[in-house]
Amino acid sequence: MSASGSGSGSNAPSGSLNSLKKAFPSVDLQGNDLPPSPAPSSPHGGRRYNIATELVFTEGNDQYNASSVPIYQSATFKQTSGGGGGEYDYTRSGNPTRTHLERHLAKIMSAQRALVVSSGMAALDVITRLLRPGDEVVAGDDIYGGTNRLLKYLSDNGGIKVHHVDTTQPEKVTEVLNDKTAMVLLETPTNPLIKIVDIGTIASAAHEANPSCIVSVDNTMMSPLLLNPLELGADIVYESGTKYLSGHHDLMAGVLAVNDLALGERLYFPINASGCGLSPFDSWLLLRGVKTLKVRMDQQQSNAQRIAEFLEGHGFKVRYPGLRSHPQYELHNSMARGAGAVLSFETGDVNVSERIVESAKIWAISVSFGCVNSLISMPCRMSHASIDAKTRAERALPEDLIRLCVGIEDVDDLIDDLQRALVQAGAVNVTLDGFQAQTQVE
Ligand SMILES: Cc1ncc(COP(=O)(O)O)c(C=O)c1O
Ligand SMILES: N[C@@H](CCSC[C@H](N)C(=O)O)C(=O)O
Repeated sequence: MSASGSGSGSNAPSGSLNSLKKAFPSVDLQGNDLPPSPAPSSPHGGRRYNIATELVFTEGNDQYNASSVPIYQSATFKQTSGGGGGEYDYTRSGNPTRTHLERHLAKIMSAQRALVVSSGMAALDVITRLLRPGDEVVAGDDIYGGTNRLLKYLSDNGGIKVHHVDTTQPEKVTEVLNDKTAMVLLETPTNPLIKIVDIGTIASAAHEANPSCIVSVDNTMMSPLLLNPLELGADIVYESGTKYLSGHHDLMAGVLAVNDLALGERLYFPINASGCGLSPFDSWLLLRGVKTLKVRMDQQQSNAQRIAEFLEGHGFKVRYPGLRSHPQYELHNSMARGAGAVLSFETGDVNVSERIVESAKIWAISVSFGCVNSLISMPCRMSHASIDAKTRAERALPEDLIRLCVGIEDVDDLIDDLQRALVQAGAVNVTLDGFQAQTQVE
């Protein structure tokens, strides 16, 4: 990465310790020998350390050796000649802060190339630009509402046939695969029913049915810390950087990653052509956020496990892959390194669910997940409201479903607040021994 037209390094007084270190990088500022520094990163960064280290370890080469990567808040870059010649020319096409983030993410996602765009939906939009009229797409029947909306738009207006099937059963996917299947879109765990999808089995079947079929996995619910779909046979992994990667709900972002560099170029084209690349400031914010991914996720996950056990212990049917009762517990753990921090449960009564959501105090009534704050929501009325009621019913999405997105707060406070909300909403019978779910859901 270079800062064009900045007269790099020219302000360092000649003969200073800094210029000595620049001239002889193997000596420290006192002139002592240093151990050889690690080889420079490969284009995709190539992982050298454990993930907790890699998340915070970034290598920049700005002229002042800034510890925090500079925000190159510039639309244009001066060129070295009338014929161009600069590494960057225009931020829609490329920006040093964005490049730094992309290289960092490629390393963390074990990918040859990562690209960052303005939202998770923009990432999916970029992927769907690979499709042509007449193509067929296979997607799940439990997926994020926005994904469903974009696929419906393509099906209604773009000449694309979309098959929504139960992707937890690979044979249901195989039934609709054919030589027109240009793309399979998977989400695991699914949002909001937390179902698990066997990425490897489906990717093999899709590639067998059509070798040029592109298998894309939405990894938003897991993040690269917990799951690497590219290692399981996916061609593209994408996720909403708005969630775990940034972690503070202070930005919108989307990330795409591939191992096939030619495919990476095909994805870069619409980003440059349409201008949905992530802004320099949001790139910087995302780079800052991702450094704490492991500490946040560790705390969120351990809180989520306690909360899932608390609810299950009181008779609720809880959907969380950290619970042994999850029907796909084994499958999830064969693919992933953790259960994440999103869980959902039913109460049996939509009004009771509404009262619980409205009685909680620490749990903010909000869409989204992966943030340091805990959130509570009713998917059918919020994140999945764009799926019409008839389709929701056909896909057995329960109207009373409550989704909890667990943050990093003190878990006892979270449980106390939830318990109070359950009692206040009349969702539980309070007994001398504790309390029990009022409505048992099978
Ligand atoms: C699973 C999943 N994928 C993609 C998205 C889209 O991300 P964004 O909101 O950043 O566009 C979301 C949420 O919005 C989501 O829950
Ligand atoms: N009004 C928004 C809803 C965004 S939902 C965000 C997130 N993916 C979640 O699951 O909570 C929309 O219509 O997209």
